Amino acid sequence: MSDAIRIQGLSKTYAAQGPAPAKEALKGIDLDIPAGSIFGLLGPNGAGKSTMINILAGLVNKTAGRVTIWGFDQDVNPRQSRAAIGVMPQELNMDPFFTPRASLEVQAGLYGVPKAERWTDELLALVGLTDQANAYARSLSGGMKRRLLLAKALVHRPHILVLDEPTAGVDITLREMLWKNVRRLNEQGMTIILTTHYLEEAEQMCDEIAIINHGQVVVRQDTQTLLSRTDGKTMVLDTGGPVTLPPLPPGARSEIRPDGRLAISYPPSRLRADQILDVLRGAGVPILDVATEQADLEDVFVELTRD
Ligand SMILES: Nc1ncnc2c1ncn2[C@@H]1O[C@H](COP(=O)(O)OP(=O)(O)OP(=O)(O)O)[C@@H](O)[C@H]1O
Repeated sequence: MSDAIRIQGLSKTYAAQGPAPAKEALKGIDLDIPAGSIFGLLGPNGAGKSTMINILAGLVNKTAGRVTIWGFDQDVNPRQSRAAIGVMPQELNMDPFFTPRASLEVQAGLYGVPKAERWTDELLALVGLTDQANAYARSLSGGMKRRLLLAKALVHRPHILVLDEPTAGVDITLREMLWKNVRRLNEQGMTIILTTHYLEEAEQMCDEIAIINHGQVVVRQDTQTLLSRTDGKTMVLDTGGPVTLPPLPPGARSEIRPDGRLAISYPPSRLRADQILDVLRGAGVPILDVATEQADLEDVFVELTRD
């Protein structure tokens, strides 16, 4: 198995509703997600990420295209393809009267997991809810509810785990705990697909990233290659106070940071740091300290999704 998911020519148009016109949310997406990877699906609001995840999860019907999950064509083998994937949704939708243990048992029942194959206690321990196993869901904190959603996504031991904005509005302790769990599951062979607004998180966690915009894949690359795409570096200088700048070499741009430091951005493929420093020194600009900043995923993202 090389691809956990294959998506070919996937389109989705939501029908017009009253005064709202029809909306083409996905416009012929082709995307392969390798088995065993942690794959980031990024895009601005409204790009079509949730639509795509909901189609993978079997919650939204596609308009056209082919989706193969763990080797099973969604249209030919809907049951097997659904069994291969677990989704941790964005919204905290849960029955307030179920305890975490009951929720997991009900979910396992929905997936037809036989009693002998259930791993409810292990799951509760995995997400740190052993002590709350028999508490009503309505008494759980927001963070505990999220952890329960993760456990629910795992009841049927899926090969692929989809996390839709798992850390939105989540505190740092829970975020770290979630990532520790996700990494461990990945090390055990689970393919992870993740959408997040925290680009730093995607940069740290994901082996490969696809960025979608307006229902199309604008780039799909391994994270390191993606990061090296942006030909941008920034030199940040402490000049000890306001200075008059000489004309900089072509390609370099200057800006004063709120802390008073001088930031000069430049394309390292065309300009070397010492060329800029020479110009500054030649004009008598004092340089008390220098730091350099590499472009990060945020820069790449902004560049690729700029309209
Ligand atoms: N049920 C629906 N009916 C009509 N239009 C919809 C529906 N769901 C989503 N859309 C539209 O489809 C487009 C893609 O939405 P989608 O929720 O997939 O984007 P997204 O990338 O997940 O955004 P976000 O990060 O804000 O969740 C948007 O323009 C949205 O308004």
